[in-house]
Amino acid sequence: MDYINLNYTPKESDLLSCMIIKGDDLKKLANEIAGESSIGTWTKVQTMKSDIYEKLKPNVYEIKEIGNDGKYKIGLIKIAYPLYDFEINNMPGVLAGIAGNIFGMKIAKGLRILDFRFPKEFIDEYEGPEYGIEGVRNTLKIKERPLLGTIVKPKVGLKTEEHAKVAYEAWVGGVDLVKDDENLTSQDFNKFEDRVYKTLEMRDKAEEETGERKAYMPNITAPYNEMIRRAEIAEDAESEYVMIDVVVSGFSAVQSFREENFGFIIHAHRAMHAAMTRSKDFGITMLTLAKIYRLLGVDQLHIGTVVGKMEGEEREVKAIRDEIVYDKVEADNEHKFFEQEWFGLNSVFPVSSGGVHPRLVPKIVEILGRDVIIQAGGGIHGHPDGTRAGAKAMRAAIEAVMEGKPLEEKAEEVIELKKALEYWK
Ligand SMILES: O=C(O)[C@@](O)(COP(=O)(O)O)[C@H](O)[C@H](O)COP(=O)(O)O
Ligand SMILES: [Mg+2]
Repeated sequence: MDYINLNYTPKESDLLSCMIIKGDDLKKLANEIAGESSIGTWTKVQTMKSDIYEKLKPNVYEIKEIGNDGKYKIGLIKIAYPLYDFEINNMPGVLAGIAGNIFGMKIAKGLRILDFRFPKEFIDEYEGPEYGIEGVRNTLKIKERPLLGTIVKPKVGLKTEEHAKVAYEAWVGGVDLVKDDENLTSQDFNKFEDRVYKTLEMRDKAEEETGERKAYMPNITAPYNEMIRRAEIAEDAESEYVMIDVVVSGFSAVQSFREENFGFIIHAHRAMHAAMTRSKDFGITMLTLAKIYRLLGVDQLHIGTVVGKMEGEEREVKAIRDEIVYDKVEADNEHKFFEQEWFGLNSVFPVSSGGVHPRLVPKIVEILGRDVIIQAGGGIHGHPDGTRAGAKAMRAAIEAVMEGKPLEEKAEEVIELKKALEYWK
């Protein structure tokens, strides 16, 4: 079957895919990828009818040889899929096709999905974020400044009361959002149900004492039915938020959970993403995953810090930010390979987390702007004077940026910041 059509002009309604591929024969490989990701297989089948082929065949409309690795050719290809191929509002089903078997084909010596372009008809089938940046800012009553978050540390091991106490210390020190770590679920030493009620009690206390809105993001990641049961507990405890490890929970669970319409702000942690996103030879870029999670309706998503402990360079992290924040995104043919319009779908609040401490705050805001949630775990609970001091130092760093003051100058006003700057050089 032939799917190569370099004269094809994609329709507004096509779903487009851009990949970087490696192989002996780029045209042959592109053709195999197009077939395997749609209606084809390794041999012609007698059961294929011409109308199926005509109606459902994708078009490989661009093949650009961009180099070689000394053994194989490297190419950039673009494929246009007719929407008729898909059960549009079934994300796991769609991905099983356009991002499924193709990674396992012997003929592919490299295959990385760089970007998808979702057409209006596709986007209209998805809920998208319920709150986004605006809704989260309204909920927390924070108009302009970056939001400050923390992850209770150590990741696991604290008993419920200890967990709630650490959360309280962070809130009264100036943190807005406290979250569970990605691997804290309902271990024997810190049961989910007790933790949610106790921590939200502390939230209420901190709100009273500080006069500021505070929020807790309990991690409901679990097998789906249990995830729902935990969401109901969080609802009963009057949590505004839930946190989900979206990659390990799967596209199906994330889509279904959003469609439950509990009314929570959904914080998406991306633990395991790098297993798919980091290799330059095989996988899917974080930008592509971020676009999928915007469609599925998470309100906050980890995208990287550039300056912290996790990989992700500046231009890539910025491109991801663009895709989840703006309504219209231009292509840059470096990380964003399609012009993408989101047709009014709510934004997703970018989360910058991982190895963050006060000295890194100005750079993070310089790179990502003020619409960012800056999160620090070690950078708060590792402060020499403890959690409350660590929170004060991070909050002061954010205020310094808002006041246009160098950190060192602000540190003269806030001793906790001074100590943090000395401690984390
Ligand atoms: O466990 C951690 O490492 C964190 O809690 C950060 O803690 P620290 O502040 O102590 O580093 C987050 O899970 C990472 O930020 C995830 O990475 P990413 O945001 O890149 O998905
Ligand atoms: Mg973590």
